[in-house]
Amino acid sequence: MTLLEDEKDYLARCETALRRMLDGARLNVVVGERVAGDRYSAERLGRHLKSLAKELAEEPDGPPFFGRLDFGSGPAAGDHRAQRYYIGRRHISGDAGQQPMVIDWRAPVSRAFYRAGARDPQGVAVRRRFGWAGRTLTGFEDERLDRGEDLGAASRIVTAEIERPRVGPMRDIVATIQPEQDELVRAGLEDSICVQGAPGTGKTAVGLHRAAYLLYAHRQRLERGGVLVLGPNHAFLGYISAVLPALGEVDVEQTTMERLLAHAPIRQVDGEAAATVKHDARMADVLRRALYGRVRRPAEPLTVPDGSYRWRVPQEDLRRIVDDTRREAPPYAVGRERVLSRTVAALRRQAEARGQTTGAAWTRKMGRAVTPFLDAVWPAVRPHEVVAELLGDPAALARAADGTLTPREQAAITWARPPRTFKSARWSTADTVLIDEVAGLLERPRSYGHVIVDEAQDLSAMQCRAVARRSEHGSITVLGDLAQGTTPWAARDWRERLAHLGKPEAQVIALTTGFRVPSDVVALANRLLGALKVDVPPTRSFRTDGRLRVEEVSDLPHATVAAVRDALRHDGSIAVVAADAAVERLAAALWNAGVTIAEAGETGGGARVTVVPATMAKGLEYDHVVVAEPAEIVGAEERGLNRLYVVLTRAVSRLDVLHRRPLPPQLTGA
Ligand SMILES: Nc1ncnc2c1ncn2[C@@H]1O[C@H](COP(=O)(O)OP(=O)(O)OP(=O)(O)O)[C@@H](O)[C@H]1O
Repeated sequence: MTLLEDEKDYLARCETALRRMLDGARLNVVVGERVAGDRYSAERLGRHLKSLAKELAEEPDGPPFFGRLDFGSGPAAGDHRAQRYYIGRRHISGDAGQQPMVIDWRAPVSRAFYRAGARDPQGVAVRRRFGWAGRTLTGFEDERLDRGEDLGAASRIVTAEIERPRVGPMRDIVATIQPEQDELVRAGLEDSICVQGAPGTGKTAVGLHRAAYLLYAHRQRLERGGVLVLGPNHAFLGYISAVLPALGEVDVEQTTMERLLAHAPIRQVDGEAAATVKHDARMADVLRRALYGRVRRPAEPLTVPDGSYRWRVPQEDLRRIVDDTRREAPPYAVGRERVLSRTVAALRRQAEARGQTTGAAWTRKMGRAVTPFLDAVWPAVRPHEVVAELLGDPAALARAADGTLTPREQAAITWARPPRTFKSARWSTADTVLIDEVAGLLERPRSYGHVIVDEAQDLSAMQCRAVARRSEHGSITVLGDLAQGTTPWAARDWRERLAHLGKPEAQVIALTTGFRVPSDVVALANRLLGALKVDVPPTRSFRTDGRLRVEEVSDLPHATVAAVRDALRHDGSIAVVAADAAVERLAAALWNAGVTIAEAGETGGGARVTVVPATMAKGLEYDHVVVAEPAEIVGAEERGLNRLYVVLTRAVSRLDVLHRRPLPPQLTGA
């Protein structure tokens, strides 16, 4: 047998073993349901086995392994001396008593597959990478690390994988994770990290693989808290949705900021002035003052009738109770409970001194009797109520905001026509962030074990605080690029943003090798960097392929149709990206020319062409991108140049830039 035949033989054995695992898991579900002693354990066992069977059944059609490690026989190999391991997306068991057929890429021994090199072979003699066409094994490539051979970027298999045309949703990168990416993927659960990376350096990929890695390495701890992935919009979530299931992780919560903070339906859009104030960190102080402005110092003693007695708590004692509780600074709702129980305790001491029995019924009765006092000094409130009062009543806002917001800023967020009650308020997206802040003052929200935030440069200080509340007892991975900031409050500096995220100590690490965008396209986009006023390290592209075409045209819709027709001759996905206002016109032109168009973020369905509004392009990538009228994209918003930078960096293989108006001078260097 040739070496390749040997490997094919091993592949066939892996496939048999995988089928056996799946059958076993299915059988266990049936048996497990019958054998468990009681209903509780039947349910627990059943759930566990079902999720195992589900995971295996959802196993995508990917090949069972992508790499092999042959350890040497020297001392550097440690416990792995002279061992051979196949590395794949998931573990495949061997026969009873035998070592696994395939080791999970996240297992400790797999680390050497990603990190070993000629300079530091880590005990590995040979690293083998396999090439696949679907599930068919087509070849392999060896690096004899023990003889100083290390292909690095020259690996044919790695290069082919990175340059492969893109179709459909994002795919995993387990077979080709680069050493500097692996370091981030495998950072400890306690470590909060911030990855600053230029477009296409693999930030999103790293974040998703990190989620999968942490769930593997710290399954028990994370099962309690859970892992949350926050992305910028719905289309982006659709785009990344397949990665974690492909890695065997089906239980990670993936959502957007808007959905996480869906405290009310959004029925209003703020002007930029109002939104900017509402998203400012100073609003946290304003809201705190508005909430605690409701707490009053008791102004008189409390008298409570109890049968033939009347208990009396002196004003000073009541003040002490309220003052102590404020000093202890518990969440507001807990504070209210504390004032209640301390007041009832003061009554109890008097009752017991008179020989009364004070059981549960007595405590409830006293609780009811004390409620009017409690409502006066520490009233129950709903977060919506606090925010509505603040935005609807200039006097209330002034009380809470004087000295913090200028009169002009106060005016900017005051509702012109306040609703009759907070229930009929028309809330904006920024308002839900304020409501969340107040909700967080009332009660601490659930804290996740780990939170991954993508496109974090766009989060406002107040949104960062919402993330901080949800990761108070956990760690975070922050992914972003200061150069791609497009919101009015986008970060210009990571330190300040990390402080709002509650992790000021997080390490900021830069990724500087781009895997998406070909070098010519990177060079074009990089011309904008100087004008973006952020300090980010320059990037180099891993890719030497690709094509860039910049063309002045007289009829934009016509030229767009022609460019798309041309692009359709190649494989891969195609996007026309234009200023939001131009999208409909260009989509109509394509439609009239008989081109089938898919929804942005839609996967499957067969249509390869999407028309993407510039404001929705962030985080996405397409094999071929046609950018229509850069000047219009730049002119459409305050941070239009940053937007253009995002738009120009979506292309994997080919970029067409079509313009009728002159190109922005920052792009031509004129
Ligand atoms: N090690 C790798 N091997 C193969 N492909 C990779 C690797 N790293 C990144 N890629 C690919 O490069 C592309 C860009 O990655 P990703 O979207 O994660 O970058 P990003 O830094 O989040 O980009 P952006 O800032 O533009 O959103 C993706 O197609 C990803 O699969």
